[in-house]
Amino acid sequence: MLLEQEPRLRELRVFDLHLSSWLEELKTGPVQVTPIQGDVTQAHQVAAAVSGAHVVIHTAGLVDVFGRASPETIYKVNVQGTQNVIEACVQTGTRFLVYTSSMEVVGPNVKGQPFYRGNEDTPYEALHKHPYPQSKAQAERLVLQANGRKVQGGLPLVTCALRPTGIYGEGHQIMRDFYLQGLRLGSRLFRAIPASVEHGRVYVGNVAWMHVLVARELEPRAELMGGQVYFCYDKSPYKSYEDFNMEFLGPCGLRLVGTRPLLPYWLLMLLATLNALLQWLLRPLLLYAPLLNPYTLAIANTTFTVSTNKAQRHFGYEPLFSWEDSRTRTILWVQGSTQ
Ligand SMILES: NC(=O)c1ccc[n+]([C@@H]2O[C@H](COP(=O)([O-])OP(=O)(O)OC[C@H]3O[C@@H](n4cnc5c(N)ncnc54)[C@H](O)[C@@H]3O)[C@@H](O)[C@H]2O)c1
Ligand SMILES: CC(C)[C@@H](O)CC[C@@H](C)[C@H]1CC[C@H]2[C@@H]3[C@H](O)C=C4C[C@@H](O)CC[C@]4(C)[C@H]3CC[C@]12C
Repeated sequence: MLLEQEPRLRELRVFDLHLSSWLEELKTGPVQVTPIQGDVTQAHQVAAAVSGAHVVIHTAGLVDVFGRASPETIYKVNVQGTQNVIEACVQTGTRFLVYTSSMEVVGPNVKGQPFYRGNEDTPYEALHKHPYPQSKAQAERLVLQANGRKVQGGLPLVTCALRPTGIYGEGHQIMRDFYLQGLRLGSRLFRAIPASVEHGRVYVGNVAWMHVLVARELEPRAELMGGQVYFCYDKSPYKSYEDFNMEFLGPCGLRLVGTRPLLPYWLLMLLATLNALLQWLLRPLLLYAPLLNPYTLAIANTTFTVSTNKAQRHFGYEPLFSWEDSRTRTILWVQGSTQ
């Protein structure tokens, strides 16, 4: 999207632990595209990649709520890695840093309190026990605290954090997993979450667009935007996690069985807890990491939606993709993802 939407772009460096093969296809245009294979936990690699950059968009992260990685690894990547990016900007003189934070920095919290169509200023007790939201909250704090630090050359660092809600769209592996699970169950999925639980979702293209806009506007609007957080939002409808997924899985031939959860919450929590116990017991032998665990069940069962226009007010954000377009693109991706 940077290549399509940023006319002043001269070089795009992509620093990642795992470089995707499609990056090679981006090299055909006038802008220099420089893939750099590296680890954000290695400060020297980050500094080398950042050196000379005008803006850094730091979106690398270990997104794990399924117990695949240890809490230490999650911390190392998400917190230490972010600290490395900040120090690299300071040491090499890069003045503008955009960080991909997350709704989970706010909630749902450990008390399962709903966050109903809240905004960046809504009071909410952001208490977390899980390593992932804890790491995102710590990383976001580091980024915002770094705003105003003097970088090499004596000018101030300007930072900003974006908080996407549940991202959907092309490349959403969880959506693909649900689709494959439904196919295995005779083109059916069974409702586990009440339809009344609203979950915020945002299309990946609009998340990317907000990042491009912030990267562009952070310099001219440094006074206003520096040290700020912005929820990523668009016109995606407020629905339960499962009903929202059915917007895409329905047209792909699946149906959601049940107008209310087929199993009571206590039984689902028992099954989730058994999954967590099994994961612990099997860990020395193999990785067992199902979607259902006590944390994911609690998150799925807690309303968390945003209603805000701060990004529009501060830097003129309007979604680049309509709901209809986002939906069509996601359906096409799901349909193509199993071929
Ligand atoms: N998926 C969501 O619903 C969602 C919602 C809100 C925020 N986010 C945030 O968006 C960002 C991108 O997440 P995603 O959902 O696209 O997940 P993803 O796993 O697709 O992307 C994460 C990227 O980070 C890279 N990475 C991981 N460890 C690294 C390391 N040690 N060094 C360098 N690169 C490393 C991965 O290779 C991958 O390309 C993350 O910071 C995540 O916390 C995601
Ligand atoms: C097994 C059922 C109970 C099923 O409905 C569980 C769904 C569960 C896997 C997802 C429900 C909510 C998702 C999270 C939410 O969209 C926001 C997130 C923040 C982001 O930073 C990372 C991803 C995630 C934690 C996302 C993960 C999957 C869910 C927990």
